[in-house]
Order: sequence, then C-alpha cells, then structure tokens
Amino acid sequence: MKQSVRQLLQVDIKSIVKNTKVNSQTSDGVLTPKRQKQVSKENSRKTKGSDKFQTTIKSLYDRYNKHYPEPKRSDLALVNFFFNKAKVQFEWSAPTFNDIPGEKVRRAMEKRQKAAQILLEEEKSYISSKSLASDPNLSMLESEFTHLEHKDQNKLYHGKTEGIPFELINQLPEIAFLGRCNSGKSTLLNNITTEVTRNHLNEYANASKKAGFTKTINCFNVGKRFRIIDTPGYGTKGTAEQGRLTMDYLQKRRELRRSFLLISANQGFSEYDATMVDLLVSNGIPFEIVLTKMDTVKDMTQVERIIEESNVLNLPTSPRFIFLNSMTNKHCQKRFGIDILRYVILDACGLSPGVKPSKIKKN
Ligand SMILES: Nc1nc2c(ncn2[C@@H]2O[C@H](COP(=O)(O)OP(=O)(O)OP(=O)(O)O)[C@@H](O)[C@H]2O)c(=O)[nH]1
Ligand SMILES: [Mg+2]
Repeated sequence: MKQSVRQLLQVDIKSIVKNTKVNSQTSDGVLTPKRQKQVSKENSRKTKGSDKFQTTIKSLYDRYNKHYPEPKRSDLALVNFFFNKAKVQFEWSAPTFNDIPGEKVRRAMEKRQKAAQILLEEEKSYISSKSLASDPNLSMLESEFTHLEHKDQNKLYHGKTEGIPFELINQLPEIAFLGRCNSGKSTLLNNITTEVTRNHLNEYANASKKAGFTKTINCFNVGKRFRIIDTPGYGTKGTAEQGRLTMDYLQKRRELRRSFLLISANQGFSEYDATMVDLLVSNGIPFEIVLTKMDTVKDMTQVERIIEESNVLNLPTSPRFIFLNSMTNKHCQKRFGIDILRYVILDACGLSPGVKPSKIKKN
C-alpha cells in the first residue's frame, strides 16, 4: 500500500512538472497555438525592421555608387562562400615598415641591381667611346656581366630559392583597412572573415572599446589567396610614429592593391580623414570608403549629410561607398553590407567571385 502511494505521488509530481514546462510548448516540444502566434508576430516585427534597414542601406549604396555595376546575387553568394570557408591566419605584426618580412631584403636587392645597372651603362659608354660598339665581344661582355650580377646576388641569399628571399616568393595581393582610432577596423576584419553574427567578436584581430588599441600593422592571410592588413588608427589617440608607419606602408608596399578608408557613420569625416583622403589622392593610392557602425544610425539623412558635406564627391577619383554594420542590435538584427565589401575585396585582388580558398577552416 505504502509503495503504491509513493508511485502515485511520483506520477503526480511528473505531471505537475510537465504542465508547468509546457505552458508555451506541448510535451513533444511543439509550440501552443497562442505561443506560435506570439513568436510569428515577433519574427515578422524583426524581419520588417531588418527589411526596412536593408532597403535603406541598399538605396544609399545605389545612390552613391552609380559608376559601378551592381554585383550579381549569384556572385555575392560565391563570395560569401569563399570568406566563410577560407582559413585565416595571422602572419606578422610590424612596428616599422622595415619590420615587414622581406622588405629589408627587397631594398638591398634593388640597391645592388641599380649599382650593377650603372656599372653596365658605364661599361657600354666606355666601349662605344672607344668605337668598339660593333665589337662582337660587347655582347659577350654583357652576358658575362649579367652572370656575375646574379652570382653576386646568390652569394647574399643562399638557400633553395635561387637567391630570392622566401618572403618575396610568397607574395600575395594585399588590401588595407585605414581610419581613425575606434572606427571599427579590427572588428570589421574579424567580421568579414567569419560566418557568425556575434557582437564582441575577437576572432583574429584584437578590437577594443579603447581608442588607439591597434599599435602596429598586422597581417592576416585569407585562404592563401590574399592578405588583409589592419593598421593603427590615426587622430587624437594615434601617434606620429604610427601615422608614419601607415603612410610608409601605403606609399611603399608593392603588394597593396586597394585601401579601404573606414568612417564611423555616427561620427562622420574628421579633419584627419580629410587629410588622409588628400594623401591617398595625391599619391595615387586607390581607395574605397566604408561607412561603419550603420546599426547606430537612427536617421539616415545624417549619413547623406556626412557624405555631402565632405569633399569626397568632388574628388578626381570616384571611390565606392560601402555602408555596413559589424555589430547588431534590437533595431538592426543582421549584418548588412559585408557581402558587398567582400565582393570588392576579391575584385581588388584580381580574384573572381568563384575563387576557392587554397586553405579552408576546420569546422
Ligand atoms: N555599434 C557598433 N560598434 C562597432 C562596430 N564596429 C566596431 N564597433 C565598436 O567600436 C569599437 C572600436 O572597434 P575597433 O575594431 O577596435 O576599432 P579600430 O578602428 O580597430 O580602433 P583602433 O585599433 O584604436 O584604431 C569597439 O568597441 C567595437 O565593438 C559596428 O559596426 N557597430
Ligand atoms: Mg584596431
């Protein structure tokens, strides 16, 4: 008898637990009709909000990128596939331009080649002054000289690469993120190279609320197809050394294909940004403009004003304008503009949207 009471009690407790848990769900996990209605209402509100945001961002993009053909949806899908699958590896961090792997050696090689060229020219002019120009020995001399020149180089750089430093053999196109401190460069790098939408993402580059966080130029290899360079921010929290480092990189780096100037949509163009734009234009460095933190913008006319009041629409070049958000919030629950930026990056590196990463992420 005692046992059957206990059994009864157990059954009762079980059913109580079941009933409380199942307030909004039936026992097999299916939502009750009431809850279903609520969820679908919430979802449609979210979708409506996101749709509105997407439409606004799209109309801004169309308005300021009339010179550029709109990327096809199928291409955007391919590009997203590439970035979501490509393995990202941190490669180097350089506090000065000479610290970039291969740069010192490249400079030394170029100096030697220049010196050798001058010697060859002198030799030629000596021979022609002695009216030996038709002498068959001249071509022999030239080839002898070239041989010596190479032998000399090989002496400097031993190894299996026939005198060419490994870092220079391993060249890939590069793109760089530039902008004021806190404009969202490091966060964007983490975002475009990951599939997930997660706030406070610190996957590869370190991002921080603290302005002036990135202090060196940092290089990340993406799928062994190209490299993304994260630069230190400029402005009141940046230092003169960091500014020089970024300018050296922009002016001297042969692998740089395009730079992306990040402007925070809630701050707009500053005098520092105007100077950077001038430097990019006067040095002939190709660049695009990326308006970040679009999730923080309540009134989109504010973004239009930022663009119209800056000088960028009157430049001799026509940079693209890309509008995006790396973070999400209640009003903006998806990332926008990331796919367009991904598309432009591959294009800048001379890669087609259908390119496959040479190295993929492990799941
Ligand atoms: N709301 C919002 N915040 C963002 C977005 N992107 C970046 N942030 C925030 O802005 C702050 C600065 O981001 P970082 O990526 O470190 O900026 P940075 O340009 O690399 O800054 P420095 O390294 O100092 O030059 C961080 O607190 C980020 O969370 C965005 O799209 N929306
Ligand atoms: Mg940074």
